[in-house]
Amino acid sequence: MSLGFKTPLFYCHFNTAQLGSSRPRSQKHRILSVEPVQTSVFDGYSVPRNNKIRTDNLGKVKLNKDFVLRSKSVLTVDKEVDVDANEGLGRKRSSYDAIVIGSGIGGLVAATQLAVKGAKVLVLEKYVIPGGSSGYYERDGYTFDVGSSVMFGFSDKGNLNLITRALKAVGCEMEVIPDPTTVHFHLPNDLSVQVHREYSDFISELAAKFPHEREGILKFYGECWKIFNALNALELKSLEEPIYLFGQFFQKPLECLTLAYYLPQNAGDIARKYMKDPQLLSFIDAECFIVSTVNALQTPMINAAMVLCDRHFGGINYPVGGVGGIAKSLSKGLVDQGSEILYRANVTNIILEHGKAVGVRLSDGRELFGQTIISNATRWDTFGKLLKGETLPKEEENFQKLYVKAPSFLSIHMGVKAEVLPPDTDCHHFVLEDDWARLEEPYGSIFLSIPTILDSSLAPKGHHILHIFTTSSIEDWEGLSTKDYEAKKKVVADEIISRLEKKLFPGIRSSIAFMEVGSPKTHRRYLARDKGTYGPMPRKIPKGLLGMPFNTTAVDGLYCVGDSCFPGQGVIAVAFSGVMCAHRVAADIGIEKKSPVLDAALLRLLGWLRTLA
Ligand SMILES: NC(=O)c1ccc[n+]([C@@H]2O[C@H](COP(=O)([O-])OP(=O)(O)OC[C@H]3O[C@@H](n4cnc5c(N)ncnc54)[C@H](O)[C@@H]3O)[C@@H](O)[C@H]2O)c1
Ligand SMILES: CC(C)=CCC/C(C)=C/C=C/C(C)=C/C=C/C(C)=C/C=C/C=C(C)/C=C/C=C(C)/C=C/C=C(\C)CCC=C(C)C
Repeated sequence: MSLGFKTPLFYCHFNTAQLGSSRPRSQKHRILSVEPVQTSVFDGYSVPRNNKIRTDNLGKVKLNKDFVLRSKSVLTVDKEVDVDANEGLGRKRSSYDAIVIGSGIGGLVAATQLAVKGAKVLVLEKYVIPGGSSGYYERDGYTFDVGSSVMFGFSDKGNLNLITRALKAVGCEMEVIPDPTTVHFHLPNDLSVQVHREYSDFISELAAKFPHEREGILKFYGECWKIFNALNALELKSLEEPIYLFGQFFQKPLECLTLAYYLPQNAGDIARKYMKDPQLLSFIDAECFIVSTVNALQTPMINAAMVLCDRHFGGINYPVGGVGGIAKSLSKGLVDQGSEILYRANVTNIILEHGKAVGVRLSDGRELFGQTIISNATRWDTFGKLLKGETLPKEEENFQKLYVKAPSFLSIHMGVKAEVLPPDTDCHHFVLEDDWARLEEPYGSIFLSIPTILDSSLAPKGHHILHIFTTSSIEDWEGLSTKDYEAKKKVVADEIISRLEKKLFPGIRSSIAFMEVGSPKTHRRYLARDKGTYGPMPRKIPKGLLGMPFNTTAVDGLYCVGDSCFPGQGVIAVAFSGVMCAHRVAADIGIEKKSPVLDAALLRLLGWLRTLA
């Protein structure tokens, strides 16, 4: 069927067979565009923004799903645009301004930020709910967080509360419960350190354990505050967008120079400037390890500063009802903005045309087209699987030279009788019993969160949730029969529980009411992450954040978002990556300011900077 209409002022003709996923044949179209303030998409068809049609009364012009202009008479045409269906094919058949592959926090933040700017976005999620590693699952009356329950960036203060801001952008707000202790460390030589919410309490506790290093401790964490304050002073947008970046340099030169100075530095080197005690330096390693899965010498200083200060500035706050609520709220917000999310939508290919990403193919054969494609899958998955058969771009080769996949996790989700936990038990624990050398080894350190300490509604009455996890590589779990695989999960989980029983909670084993063990294969299966990886980690000592790629890729129209983009792993980190990505994409599709000349210069500069990493 063909819908067409003519007014004395303009002509518009669409063939409905060309809508949605169907591919247009080569033929002439006349495409209308309206001012960006109205819409960037002609109900499913993206239009070149440089060919604007003026309207007398923008507010009244509406295009409905059937491409019928309700207020035809108020339109006046500047010029008609004649577009051949063979050139820029993807763009013309694009149903969306952006298609986002994956609904992790990175993908959802990119999608919602674009949607509030007026873009029409489609998120495709392989699983049945949103969130990826920040998702949830329910069993026997328990609501488990899939991954970490430690939420940075979730306060009502400053500029770095990126989770709060992302939710607010789409009109959502979540009730949170302040966590009085970010983490309780249980370390070799019976070193026990609680990271209190109050900075001065934390410093007093640490300095009491290392009185001879009091000054060094103050200097190291003081340097972290310098960076945090600089970050907190900036408006955070895409570092790949020159108008913004140069604008920030102009408005906040000191802060930007501070950040530029620390960009290539790592936390371990700075710690060593001020501290000598090997045990204290190992403590700093543990501080970094829990957020980067590597020691301090390999942890970018900007990232370390960000987390070591945010936990005291805005504090760690837990969302009532569980971490999964964040992704649920963002997805709802996305739909409220007129964009879409599709579950059980497994993207198997990114479709390229003349080297440009124009669409995606799903495992059920459907094809969907967008003006831009944003992948929230890891860069390894994006370039290794979704673009299989294409030559790996030089930029990605470099990324893979600098970064390897961090191991995955073995996770134990447990329900226990409440009385087994001593009163005043902290919510989050990190356990490394005897040997500092085991910090980064598989199964060496144990992470433990008990979110029901903060929100008892997550478990049946009289019970607590224990989420225990430890690093583990997929290679350990492959090639086993189902029986051996299940047996191995039991043996490894038993061992971890025994260690916790010995170190923290005597009697815990006999209080277990529910238990489920996930291996790296579980992470790979449910999160669609290559080898179930937790994210990228540097192959050797990195130059801080210098080598970390941003959101644009060597493939025109394809962007990456999530933890294999600057600044790396972490919910708040991927939220920032989402904000940056949305800004860059918005500039490229014409809903934010852009300067092609400056763009080219900045991209060259950033490319050159990365070669120094
Ligand atoms: N493991 C943890 O302890 C934990 C917990 C919470 C958050 N985090 C942080 O979250 C970060 C990851 O966040 P993120 O936003 O980068 O991504 P993510 O891995 O959390 O989410 C990616 C999403 O994309 C989907 N996906 C992947 N490939 C797909 C495909 N081909 N088709 C359709 N959907 C596909 C996955 O199903 C998943 O929902 C990690 O670095 C970590 O720091 C970790
Ligand atoms: C030239 C250029 C480019 C530039 C110039 C200069 C400048 C301006 C710069 C700027 C920069 C920026 C802005 C940056 C930013 C950054 C950021 C934001 C960052 C962030 C980060 C974050 C992170 C890393 C985070 C992380 C976290 C995590 C990982 C977490 C985790 C957790 C867990 C696991 C938990 C634990 C548990 C237990 C213990 C139980």
